[in-house]
Amino acid sequence: MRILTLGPPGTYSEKATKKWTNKNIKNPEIKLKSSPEEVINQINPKTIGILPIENSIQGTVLQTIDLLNQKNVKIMGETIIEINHCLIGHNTENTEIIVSHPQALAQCRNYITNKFSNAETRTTGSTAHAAKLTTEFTNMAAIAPAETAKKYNLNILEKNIQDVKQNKTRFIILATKDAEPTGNDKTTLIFSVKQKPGTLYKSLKPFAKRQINLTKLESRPSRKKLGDYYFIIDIEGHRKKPKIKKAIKELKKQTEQTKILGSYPKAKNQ
Ligand SMILES: O=C(O)C(=O)Cc1ccccc1
Repeated sequence: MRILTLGPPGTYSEKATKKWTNKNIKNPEIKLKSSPEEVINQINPKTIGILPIENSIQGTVLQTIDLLNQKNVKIMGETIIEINHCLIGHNTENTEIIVSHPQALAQCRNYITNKFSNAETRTTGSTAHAAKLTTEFTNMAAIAPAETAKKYNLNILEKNIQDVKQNKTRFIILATKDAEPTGNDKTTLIFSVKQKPGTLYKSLKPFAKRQINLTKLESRPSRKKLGDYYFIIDIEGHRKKPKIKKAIKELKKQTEQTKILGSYPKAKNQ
């Protein structure tokens, strides 16, 4: 099985991919791509993709959510990893530019403001990409995983620099098909409703009245017109279970469009 995720070597995505494949795939062939679009566009029956979806400090990774709405892929799993950001580079005194993935910069905003008030920040496609770039400029430092410093021959200037020490990111496993029931599953759905009083309330009622737990609710602009949204929800349970099936059927009566993104086993370390 071929597994695609965000590269170059040393990203958090690569870490999450190794963690998930070790448990789930025999002989994985991991390929590192330069963007989430590239990952999602190359998914086929023999190729799966792994992308970050949600962070405990910054919330939803909007880029991934928007891609899920546009592309025809299913979620077949999830995995959660701890995120411990480090500042890596040449030396602290000369650091004038700090580079990283936008999520990493956002998770370390207070640290940057307090310790490097005069530094310029720039975004890169990934944390490892930032590390790679840093090798070329002595006045640059990157925010990246600790092990990535070694990989690119850089020094660890400071460890654990995220603004909230307990920092986790959830990644989703994308494929052409979702997963079979295990007894401890989740289902992700995307839907849009007409702008009328009570439509969101009525859409969620089928789950509430069956005691189906909602673990996530997110709204995103439809990109069609201002004030027009679609919603993404995660519920506990598998779409093949009668209770969930009935609730989704009722949801569909309230919505303009409903897409089941998939059912998959719940990650353990929530
Ligand atoms: O840039 C990376 O290393 C990624 O895999 C994306 C990311 C960035 C920050 C936290 C979690 C994932």
